[in-house]
Amino acid sequence: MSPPAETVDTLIHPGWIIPVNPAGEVLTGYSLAIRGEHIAALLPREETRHWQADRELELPDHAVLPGLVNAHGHAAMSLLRGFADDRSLMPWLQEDIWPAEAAHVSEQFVADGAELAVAEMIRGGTTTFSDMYFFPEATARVVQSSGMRCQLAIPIIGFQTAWARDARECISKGLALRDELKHRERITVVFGPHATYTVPEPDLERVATLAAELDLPVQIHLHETAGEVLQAVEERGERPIDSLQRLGLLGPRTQCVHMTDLGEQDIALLAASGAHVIHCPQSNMKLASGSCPVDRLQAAGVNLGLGTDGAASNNGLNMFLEMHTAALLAKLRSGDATALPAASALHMATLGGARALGLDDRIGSLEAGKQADLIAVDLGGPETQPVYNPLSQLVYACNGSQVTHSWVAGRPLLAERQLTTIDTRALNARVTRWQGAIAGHRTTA
Ligand SMILES: CSC[C@H]1O[C@@H](n2cnc3c(O)ncnc32)[C@H](O)[C@@H]1O
Ligand SMILES: [Zn+2]
Repeated sequence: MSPPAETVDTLIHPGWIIPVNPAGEVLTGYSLAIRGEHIAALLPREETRHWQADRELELPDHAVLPGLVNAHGHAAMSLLRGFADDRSLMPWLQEDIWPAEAAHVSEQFVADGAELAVAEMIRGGTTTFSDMYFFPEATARVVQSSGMRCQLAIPIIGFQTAWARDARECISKGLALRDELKHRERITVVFGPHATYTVPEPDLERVATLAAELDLPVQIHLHETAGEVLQAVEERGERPIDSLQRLGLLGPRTQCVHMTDLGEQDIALLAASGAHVIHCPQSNMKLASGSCPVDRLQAAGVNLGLGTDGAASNNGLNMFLEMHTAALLAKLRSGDATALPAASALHMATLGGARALGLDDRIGSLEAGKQADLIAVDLGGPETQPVYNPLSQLVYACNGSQVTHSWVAGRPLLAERQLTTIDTRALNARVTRWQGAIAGHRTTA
């Protein structure tokens, strides 16, 4: 007797399924079923013979894997891509970026910049991103309309911006937004104090108290450069990570972004605290900030996610290139070709990132019952043939253009390489207007 027929929305029959599970399996001859928002099953293809599906996709040259998690960025800064290149962090921020933000950032800038970023991210296989930027309410609307999943880190910074007078107002506006968005399934709101050098200590203390009370994650730029660490030691007599620890801001809800300048004591403290590290190798390399010792962090048991940072310092939001860079940089830095193999780079870009954002019960791996956030990647082209090992192709040979399909919560956001929720013609016209305004302002300034 045949098993009872199941009814699902979509059945996908790919060449490979890479679930990103602890066993590190690569499944061949398997199918994946989506019902509603969830993954209904991963099962041998022959067992789907009697299943009913509204849609069936035959993808024999494709790998299906969890959607990528871009665990740190500033989406609207895509409008500043290529605005100021080839500078190191502090001159870049102080002389180029902060003045440009003071002149141009508005709710509409963020709406258009975030939509540009989301279009790029979906095309490149990202299904969840973390964002730390002004006017997060505008980014939330883009997330809502595009169907993406997002961690919104409320931007908290100690100087006046177009969005808020000071860090205190950032916190109160952020909490109001959190209240407004509390029923949104695909958006989580967390605290995003910019850095220990830009947020006054009393405001960091308030973030620590509120984060503990509300059980909210905190994402912060930390130890981005050796200069940041040196300045903290000179001015406050302690390293930034020690300030977080003293203020009660270092724990399993903390997401430390960058972490390039780390001694053994810093690594031991991180590991003991349960804090997560978000590695942003391309931004670190472009700004000559330093590099994160991912192999030592892994050895110490620290969970790692991967992020692009903003397109103004990357200059893209491409998680395939970020995985590629992370894997190569780890080898160069350590002098050990076995550092960060392809499976580890993919883990950082999926389950590691999801865990850092506190979302690993819902996303980050392909398991029945989890949200159906997944992508299909075509490995049939000349640049990814032959396929001895699909993980190798994904990390060392793909450049993101091989992504053909993407689903978030079961909804297709990319089908046959076409965006389903974003009108790129209209968007491009708005982006061109911003380019004119920003470039015009700069030449007349
Ligand atoms: C408080 S909103 C975010 C704030 O961060 C700035 N920013 C962008 N990239 C970086 C980076 O690599 N390190 C530190 N700060 C960065 C961005 O321009 C906004 O002002
Ligand atoms: Zn950043």
